[in-house]
Amino acid sequence: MGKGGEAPFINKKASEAADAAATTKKAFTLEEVSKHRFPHDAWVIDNDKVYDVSDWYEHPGGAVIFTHAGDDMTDIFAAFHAAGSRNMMKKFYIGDLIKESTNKDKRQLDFERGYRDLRAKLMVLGMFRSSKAFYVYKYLTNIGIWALANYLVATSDSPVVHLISASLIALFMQQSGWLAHDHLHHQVFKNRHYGDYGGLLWGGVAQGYSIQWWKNKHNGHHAVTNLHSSSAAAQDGDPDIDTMPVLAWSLKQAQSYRELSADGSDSAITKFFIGHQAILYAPILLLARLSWMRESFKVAFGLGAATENAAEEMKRKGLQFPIGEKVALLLHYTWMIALSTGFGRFSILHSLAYFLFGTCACGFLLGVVFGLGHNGMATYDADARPDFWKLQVTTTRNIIGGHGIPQFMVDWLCGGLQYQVEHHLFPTIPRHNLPKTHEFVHSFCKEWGVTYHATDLFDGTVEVIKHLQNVSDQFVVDFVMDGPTM
Ligand code: HEM
Repeated sequence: MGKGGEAPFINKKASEAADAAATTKKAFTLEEVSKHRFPHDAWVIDNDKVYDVSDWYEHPGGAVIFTHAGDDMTDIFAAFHAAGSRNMMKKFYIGDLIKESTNKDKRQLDFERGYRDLRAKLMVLGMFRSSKAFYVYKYLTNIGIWALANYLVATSDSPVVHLISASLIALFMQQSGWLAHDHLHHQVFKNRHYGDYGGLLWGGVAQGYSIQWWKNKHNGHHAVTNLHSSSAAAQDGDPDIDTMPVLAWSLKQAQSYRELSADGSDSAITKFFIGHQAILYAPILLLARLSWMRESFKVAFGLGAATENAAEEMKRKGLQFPIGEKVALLLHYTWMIALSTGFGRFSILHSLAYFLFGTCACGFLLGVVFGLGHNGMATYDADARPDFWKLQVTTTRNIIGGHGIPQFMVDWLCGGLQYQVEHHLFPTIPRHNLPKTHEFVHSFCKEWGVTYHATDLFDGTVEVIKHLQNVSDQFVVDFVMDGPTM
């Protein structure tokens, strides 16, 4: 067993408990299963079988497993895992689900069978196989951008040329982000170790991100897209919309910090940020990469983790690549400092300006694409999430060419995430196969009456900002009405 492939070891307590339960096999209702929704008491359902994964922080995919505690994981399991992972499940098996207890009608059962059949069809059609030529082309063009940016700084003393170089660095890091994304979703290589090494190169060295930090956050986002946690203790919310107190994606979320104050009121910070979030959105995106760098550094050097669950996972099983993560970040910062200082020639102010321009522009370019993917689309309470297909399609927006921006530019800029819907349904399909996959997904949604949304970069951004304004307006009206009477 090895890193990134199979589990290094199984949690003894959970495994023993599961073994004991398996000898007295039982049948459970959905209601019974749903009571086991916490990391220390976590049951999951796969294809009508029930598994006890309580406390299994050693799961190779990490604490993301607990996003589905007390729930059906059939489709998210299929979305994330290599075929062999299923063999490991039997150790956790404790009984069967009483199918009737789910109260699903025939149409729902046919719908679920339909999208599972579609997945099998896409496999047969070879959609999950990557084109190595495509990735060689992406590697080479990205290295070309990197080389040009370095060359410009090394050979010119013109501030205008340095600005062009910093813009190229922003593009290089943004494109590296998409390459890391492809590798860490195991789109490029069947062998998951190679995917992880690709992630260390493009995510760690080129981008300055910790791949463990990224996996925790991003896989969690895929598992529970646009869901608000059901409670502070449950681990069933989307980390990507956990943006309070600076941005809120629903009125409920805007008000969620009230429980943190003794008198249930909104803090001045919350009032300021949420009250002005439509205007603050762009400046916040500019700063996003600084926050991601900080979180990555903390994870790679054992200085903290983003969530309680991630911290517990770190304590129990440590980093997947304890040396690789550190070496990758050290290489990134050594190169970034050398370049930003003009290889020793720039003044401190000039160096800072170069670094901040590249960093902020990269964060903005990544953040705009993330925002377009999901922000302003449906959000759900974790307790009331729909089935996997409807959750992914209704919370997600595709981007197409328009307003003078041609499709090929959208494709290049968004790195595959212009087909965000298809990517969320099938995260291991390589990006070059997503246009074909889109045809199948779109007609399946049409057949079953599932709303499918695609818009261009301009209209999509307007939608996101209007949504923020809408939440902001509701929030302001609400706190003015709830405020102290004079
Ligand atoms: C009994 C239940 C489960 C078992 C036995 C299991 C087992 C495994 C194994 C063996 C791997 C490593 C090989 C591979 O990548 O396919 C893995 C990885 C992974 N699992 Fe699970 N898993 C379970 C449930 C889940 C659930 C419910 C989720 C998500 C909600 C999940 C998310 C992931 C992810 C994202 C990875 C890939 C991590 C990476 O790329 O390093 N797993 N799991």
